[in-house]
Amino acid sequence: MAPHAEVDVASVNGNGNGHLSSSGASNGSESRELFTVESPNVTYTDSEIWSKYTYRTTTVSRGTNGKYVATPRETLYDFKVDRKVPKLGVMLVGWGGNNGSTVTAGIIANRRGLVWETREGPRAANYYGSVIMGSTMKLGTDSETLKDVNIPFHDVLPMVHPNDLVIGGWDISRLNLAAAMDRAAVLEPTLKAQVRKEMAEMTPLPSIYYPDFIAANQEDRADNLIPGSKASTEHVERIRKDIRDFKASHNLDKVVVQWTANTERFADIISGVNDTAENLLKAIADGHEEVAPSTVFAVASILEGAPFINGSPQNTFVPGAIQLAEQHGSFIGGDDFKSGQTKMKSALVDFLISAGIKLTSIASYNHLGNNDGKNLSSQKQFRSKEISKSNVVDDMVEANNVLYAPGEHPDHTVVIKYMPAVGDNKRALDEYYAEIFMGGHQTISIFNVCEDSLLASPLIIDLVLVTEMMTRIQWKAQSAGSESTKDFKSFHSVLSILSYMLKAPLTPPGTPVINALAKQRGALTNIFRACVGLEPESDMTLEHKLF
Ligand SMILES: NC(=O)c1ccc[n+]([C@@H]2O[C@H](COP(=O)([O-])OP(=O)(O)OC[C@H]3O[C@@H](n4cnc5c(N)ncnc54)[C@H](O)[C@@H]3O)[C@@H](O)[C@H]2O)c1
Ligand SMILES: O=P([O-])([O-])O[C@@H]1[C@@H](O)[C@H](O)[C@@H](O)[C@H](O)[C@@H]1O
Repeated sequence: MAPHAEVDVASVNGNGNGHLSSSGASNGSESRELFTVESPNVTYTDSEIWSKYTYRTTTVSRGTNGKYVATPRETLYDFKVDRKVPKLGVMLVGWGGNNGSTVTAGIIANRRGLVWETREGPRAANYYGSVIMGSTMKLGTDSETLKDVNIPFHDVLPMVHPNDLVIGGWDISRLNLAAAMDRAAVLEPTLKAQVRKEMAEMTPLPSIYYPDFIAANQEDRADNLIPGSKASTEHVERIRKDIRDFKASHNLDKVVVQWTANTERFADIISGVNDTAENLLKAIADGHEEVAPSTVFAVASILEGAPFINGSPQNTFVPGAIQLAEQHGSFIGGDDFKSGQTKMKSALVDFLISAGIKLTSIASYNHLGNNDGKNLSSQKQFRSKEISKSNVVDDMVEANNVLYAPGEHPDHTVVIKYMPAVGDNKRALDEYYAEIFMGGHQTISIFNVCEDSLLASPLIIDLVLVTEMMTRIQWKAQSAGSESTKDFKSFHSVLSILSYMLKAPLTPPGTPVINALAKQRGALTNIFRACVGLEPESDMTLEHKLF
């Protein structure tokens, strides 16, 4: 019998979206689950959800006549989800920055259900811009009306609620979070006034600072330092202790570490230094100058078993760091939050090319006036960002061999300028130029004001919630299509499922990078659906066509 989801209609308001937890502090373990799946493939116990999932793919080979031969394949997986929602801490590297201070204030405001006055009238705390907290997914079709039943994305699995997050972290600047919030100049004064007291009690831990990796113009804020200007085992052990102390002092079950500190220059990949886990640990012990602070934080987190996410574009995850994560079964993810201009690009390019329109050039300019922009005014740091902002179209171009010959791709230029006057309110100007039918052209010009930290903060939350959820999902393969696995295991250490929130998604070595926004969201949605035995979202709606 096809599984179907029973929806607790009482908790679903008129527009088909459910509200699980009150706007006040919610403890995920107390929130009622919005639905159960009634299926012979799904079993609920008090502590786990077990599901049997048939993963259907198509293998393509070349026939003797040169034609493709497409063969449907089925792989049966067992998924096991731990239903216990943990007490979760998040430690931000760069906590005193625009993103760090803004996301902290935002969570406090949501937890307390704050409302504040603005020129346009009162505004209430929300999680807009978070795919987990602000969007929905189709659960199924109402058994009577045949209308879609949509549920909040957050409710598809027992996830942590961001109101319950315990936040801490490090910064090379000693400012407390209230002063950092003022320095960031992102939030309304009427909101800042309501969270100031709580924010003033938060002070970033001292951090490591290796001047060569970020712009020299950052030096004047580096007054909260752990001694030492290059990598060392002592730095790794200090950060590991910070993580342990934070976890113990707040009685946490888990901690996720996330880099939202300045963009670093790329590190050279050097054989014998950072190409293997063993060499990387030795290079750190030897104080090798090519080991970046972000890589030291990644190594410390991996060794401490705390997932580490890189919200910036530098190559934190040198091959040795990836191998170390695999050896320790620790989760890592990155790179570079995909917040505004690039998010728009990954959707628009997908639309144009999948519509058969031949995009021939992309000009991406933006200027911004926050400290991130100040750091990016230095060429080496800009280069890191230029790479992450440029590669986002590669998969979509390569997937269309009708429009593009092998190796052919649109011209693509990325320009970033530092203009202090506009602060955090980045101005993004894009031009998309394309060839259309019979020699015609289409020119799309976009002017997009992105309040950078208000767009990035929800992504920081999503990255934490999804990463933590992944630590509670295990799988094993039952049948051909993938070598059978005897015991349950976690997903691969490199969490490519996070790609929707990231410009330059890190994937397990040898696997493809998907940048198309719709595909990224589909992967996230359908993997979570599979964990409760539900089929992938299908837009076929045959029930509305075949009758
Ligand atoms: N929309 C966005 O804001 C967005 C989008 C994508 C990526 N990013 C990236 O996120 C990062 C943070 O952005 P932001 O606007 O908050 O920048 P920011 O400059 O305001 O904050 C960065 C913070 O990191 C601190 N820092 C620098 N080096 C450190 C170290 N070694 N240890 C601890 N702290 C350190 C700085 O003192 C600063 O407080 C940047 O790398 C940026 O490129 C931001
Ligand atoms: O909006 P988006 O392209 O996703 O990302 C942003 C860039 O446009 C901006 O130049 C940079 O300073 C921010 O850190 C962020 O990377």
